[in-house]
Amino acid sequence: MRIVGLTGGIASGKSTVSNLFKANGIPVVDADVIARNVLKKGSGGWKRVVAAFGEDILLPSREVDRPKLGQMVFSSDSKRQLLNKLMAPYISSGIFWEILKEWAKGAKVVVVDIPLLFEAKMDKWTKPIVVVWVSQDTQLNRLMERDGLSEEDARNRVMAQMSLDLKRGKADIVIDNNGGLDELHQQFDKVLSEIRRPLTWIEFWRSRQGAFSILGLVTSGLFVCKQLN
Ligand SMILES: CC(C)(COP(=O)(O)OP(=O)(O)OC[C@H]1O[C@@H](n2cnc3c(N)ncnc32)[C@H](O)[C@@H]1O)[C@@H](O)C(=O)NCCC(=O)NCCS
Ligand SMILES: Nc1ncnc2c1ncn2[C@@H]1O[C@H](COP(=O)(O)OP(=O)(O)OP(=O)(O)O)[C@@H](O)[C@H]1O
Repeated sequence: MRIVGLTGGIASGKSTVSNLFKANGIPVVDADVIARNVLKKGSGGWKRVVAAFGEDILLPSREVDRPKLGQMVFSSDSKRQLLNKLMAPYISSGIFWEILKEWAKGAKVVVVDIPLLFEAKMDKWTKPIVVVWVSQDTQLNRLMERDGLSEEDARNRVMAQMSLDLKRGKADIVIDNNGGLDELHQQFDKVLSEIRRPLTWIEFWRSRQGAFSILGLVTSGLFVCKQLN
C-alpha cells in the first residue's frame, strides 16, 4: 500500500486538496477529524485534557469549548506542548487504525492528511509527501476570512507551526495554492497521476493483495516441501 502524506500549514488548503482526492475515489485519513474524536466528552483523551487544563475549558454540555482551548494553546507555547503531549498517543493510534481499516478494505493508495506531519515526525511513514504551500500573506488572509479571526490570533496560529517554506523544502511534491481554484485543479491532476502510478514492489507487498500473495507463496512452498520429504 502507498501511504501518501498530505500536509501544509493552517488554512493552506489541505482540506480542499483532500476533498479532491476523495472525489477521485482515493481514501483520506484526516488527522483533524481523529483529533476531534479524541476530545469527545468522556473519552480517554478528554479525561486527560480536562485533568490537565481544568473544567474551565468545558461548555455547560461538558464538551470541550474548542475556541476557548484554542485561544489558550495558540497563545502559549508551553500549554500547546502540553496539549500535544497529552493528545499525541491517541492521535497516532487513531491514524494507525484508520490506515489499517483502509488496508483491510484492499486500498492500494491512502492519503493521510496530517497538519503536523513534520512537527510530529510522522513523515518517515509516508511517501510521497505532498505539501500544500501558500505565501504567509495568503495564508493569513484565508485563515482570517474562514475562521473570522483577528490578525493577531491568525498570526499566533500560523507561528505555532513549522514555517511553510521549511515544509516546502522537505516535500516530494509541492502544490502552490496561491492562485485560484482552477489553478489548483490543474496542479491536482498532475499530482493525481503521480499518486496513481503503479506500486513499487515494497508498496505492493505492504498491500492486502501483497500480504495474501506472500501467504499463498509460503503455504504452497510448505506444501511442496512436505511432498518432497
Ligand atoms: C486546540 C484545538 C482544540 C482548537 O480547535 P479548533 O476547532 O479551533 O481547530 P481545529 O482542530 O479545526 O484545527 C485547525 C488547524 O489548527 C492547526 N492546529 C491544531 N492543533 C495544533 C497544534 N497543536 N499545533 C499547531 N497547529 C495546530 C492545524 O493546522 C489544524 O488543521 C484543536 O486544534 C486541538 O485539539 N489541537 C490539538 C490536536 C492536534 O494536534 N491537532 C492537529 C492534528 S495532527
Ligand atoms: N485556491 C484557492 N482559492 C481560494 N480560496 C481557497 C483556495 N484553496 C483554499 N481556499 C480557501 O481557503 C480556506 C482554507 O482552506 P482549507 O480549509 O482547505 O485549508 P486547510 O489547510 O485544510 O486548513 P486547516 O489546517 O485549518 O484544516 C478555505 O476557506 C478554502 O475555501
